[in-house]
Amino acid sequence: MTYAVGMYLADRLDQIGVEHHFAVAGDYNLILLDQLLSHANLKQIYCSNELNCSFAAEGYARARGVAAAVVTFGVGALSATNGIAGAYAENLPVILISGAPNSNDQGSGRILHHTIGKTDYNFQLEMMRQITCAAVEINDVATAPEKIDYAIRTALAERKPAYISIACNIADAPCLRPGPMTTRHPSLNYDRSSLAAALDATLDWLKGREKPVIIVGSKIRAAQAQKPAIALAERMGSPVAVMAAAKSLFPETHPSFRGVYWGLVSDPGVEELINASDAVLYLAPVFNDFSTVGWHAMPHGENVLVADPDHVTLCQTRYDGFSLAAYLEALTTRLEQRDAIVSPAAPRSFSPAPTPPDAPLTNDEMTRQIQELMTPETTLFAETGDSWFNAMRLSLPEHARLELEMQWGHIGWSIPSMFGNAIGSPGRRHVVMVGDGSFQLTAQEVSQMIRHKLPVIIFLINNRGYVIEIAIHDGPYNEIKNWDYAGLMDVFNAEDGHGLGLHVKTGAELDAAIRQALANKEGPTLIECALEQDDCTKTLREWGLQVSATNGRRAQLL
Ligand SMILES: C/C(NCc1cnc(C)nc1N)=C(/S)[C@H](O)COP(=O)(O)OP(=O)(O)O
Ligand SMILES: [Mg+2]
Repeated sequence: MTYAVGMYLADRLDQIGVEHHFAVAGDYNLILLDQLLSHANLKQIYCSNELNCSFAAEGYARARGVAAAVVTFGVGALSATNGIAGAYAENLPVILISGAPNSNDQGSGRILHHTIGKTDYNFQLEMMRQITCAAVEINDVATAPEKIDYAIRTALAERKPAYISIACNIADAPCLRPGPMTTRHPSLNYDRSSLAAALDATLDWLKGREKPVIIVGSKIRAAQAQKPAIALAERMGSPVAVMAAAKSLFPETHPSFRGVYWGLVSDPGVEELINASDAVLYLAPVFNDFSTVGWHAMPHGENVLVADPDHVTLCQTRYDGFSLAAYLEALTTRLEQRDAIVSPAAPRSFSPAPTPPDAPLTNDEMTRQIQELMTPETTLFAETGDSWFNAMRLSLPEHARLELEMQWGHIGWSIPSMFGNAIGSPGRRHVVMVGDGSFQLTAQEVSQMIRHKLPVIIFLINNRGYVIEIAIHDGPYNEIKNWDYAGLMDVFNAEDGHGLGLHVKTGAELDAAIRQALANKEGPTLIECALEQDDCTKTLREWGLQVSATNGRRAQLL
């Protein structure tokens, strides 16, 4: 087989550790898919649609650090844009690869299928430029290697998605071979004078401040600075809180850990701890309207230092040109060891007594039983909805992972993203909390979990509608058609599947269902938990009121 452009791409994916890529076939990408299939180290995983394909790749990137999705032109790629925009929002390097029209058609004035019916096919590239850090179109062999390398290296460096389209007649055209490529995060050639100034300013700022506290944000993972953050906390002896989207990105078993800081819906004692501090160090935060509870939990003033992935802001000065990891490591080295500041550990806010076994299932009882599933090997996905707030109530053992999509917040993300994550992290226990409304957007990917015999445990929370939206602003639009969610498993199984669907209405039924789920190693188990619509967390209600008020601000009349 001639060494072709498709093989060059395959070698690059192999070199950066993308063992599995996700795909949906289309006539523009079939030759390319053959090229990728011919690579001994690459495995091709098929999805039900391109939206789910892009989310599966996003979930794989959460497990492996980088991922790839292969789709067809127009109808495929545009469906994938939601998962790619989500990967951008969540700082995940996903390489979206689209088959494309024959290069001879470019500029031909011809109208092609899967386009919007204009003779200019650029609409796709223009759209992808808005949601990726690098977007390239390959219509010739000569520039193929440099474009592929540019897109991949930029995605790895910026921890953002990239886009590559390859004309269908170029994928198998002869091409030169690549040299080596590593996924090492190219450390910024940092600006030593800027870093030194940032360190001096920080040490000066810390002088005389008795109650420093560290708040870890969700970009700490993309910044690859989780270990330096732990080392700094230990050197400073200061208490540590995490922002909601960063839960599990700082070990909750660490003696410095105090809980989730989420404004008025923080863990008990945490908001008071932050408000009493005279030195708040935010590490890799994301401040948006949801994470600041309608801009109320928004840091400001001289007591706040914000260290972002590539710059530090302190006392009205911005220091940039170095990585967060470099800054934290250097700061830890320069600081004197401080004794651990003893502050009351946040009392575990959530430890309800078990409900009577035959009582109607409650949200608290369901969450209490899910807590018992949390082990160091557990990866829990919490979908947008009251699942966010239930997840915040859990105590996570060290190495347990909680995956959230709190910036993009696309309901339905959790099922396909979990599918990709489970493909990328075999050997872990995969658990999803997903609401009935979200599930209806991407349910098909449960059938791929069945196809690959993935023992994912799915808690399908059937509270009859969009409860988070009801908490923000109710109306008929929050009601949805009920499904027999557990019954879907028979549909998805067809003649050869081992998926298990269980309906539970009491604590005892849930307990039995979880035992069955743990025993089902041949496929996913969907446990449909029936809850009353008004049985949601108190924190969701409080948060919803604030978000509603923020959304409802009157227009500033000029
Ligand atoms: C409709 C919407 N958000 C708006 C929305 C609409 N469309 C997309 C793609 N993403 C979104 N976040 C949301 S959060 C629903 O309450 C989710 O309902 P469900 O999954 O059932 O969870 P809860 O009942 O716990 O809220
Ligand atoms: Mg619901």
